[in-house]
Amino acid sequence: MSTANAMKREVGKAAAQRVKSGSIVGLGTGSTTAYTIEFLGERLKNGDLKDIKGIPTSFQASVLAKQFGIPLTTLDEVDRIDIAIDGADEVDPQKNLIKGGGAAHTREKIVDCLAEVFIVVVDSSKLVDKLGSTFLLPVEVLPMAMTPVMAAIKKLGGTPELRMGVKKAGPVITDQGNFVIDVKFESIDNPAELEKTLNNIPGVLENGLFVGVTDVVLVGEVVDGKTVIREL
Ligand SMILES: O=C[C@H](O)[C@H](O)[C@H](O)COP(=O)(O)O
Repeated sequence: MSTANAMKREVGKAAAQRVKSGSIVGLGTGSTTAYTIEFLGERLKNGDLKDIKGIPTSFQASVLAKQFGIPLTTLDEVDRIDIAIDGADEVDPQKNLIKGGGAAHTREKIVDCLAEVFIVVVDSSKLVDKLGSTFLLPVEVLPMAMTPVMAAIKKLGGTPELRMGVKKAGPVITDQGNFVIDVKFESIDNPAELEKTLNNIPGVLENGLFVGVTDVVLVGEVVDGKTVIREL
């Protein structure tokens, strides 16, 4: 296993350890939370954890949950989410995030914002001083509004590009049937304001800025050749 994967695995597992029996659990999307879902399944199987229900943030999370034996529910069936565990593409010192590298940020924001406790799991490469410095900002958009939304983003100083599929001709299609525009901003000085401004453009469903939502960040990193977990 690569060092990056080892960090993801350990941090994903550490977050899974924090889930208590009887909890409603938001299940994040991506390669790090895939390990969380796997370890939740293991804990259920060995009897260390009982009676949890998962709320998936994507088709991927839902498939993994079924594979690892985690019963699922929906937001129509529950009146709370006790804990959500999700990955991120960037984390700043205020625990604000950029998410959406897997085009799942719209559902993730719904689930993560509802959780009583929201835990972010990342490897140390995701830590940045300023959001937008290493990762483009994903914006989910209704396909028919793509052109005016791109024009509006340019007016805000961003450089938008339509996310294209890999092993698929044409654009990436989200779980909701929409497009993703990835935006380069020279500098994101006020993430809270930019999050609102982008969501105010007609045709935008949601953007990948998560501001003031995170409770805990667990970071997997390698120190003296060993993978360790630290909490921000
Ligand atoms: O849309 C995807 C999500 O926001 C992911 O949680 C994020 O991209 C991090 O994924 P990974 O753990 O694979 O780096």
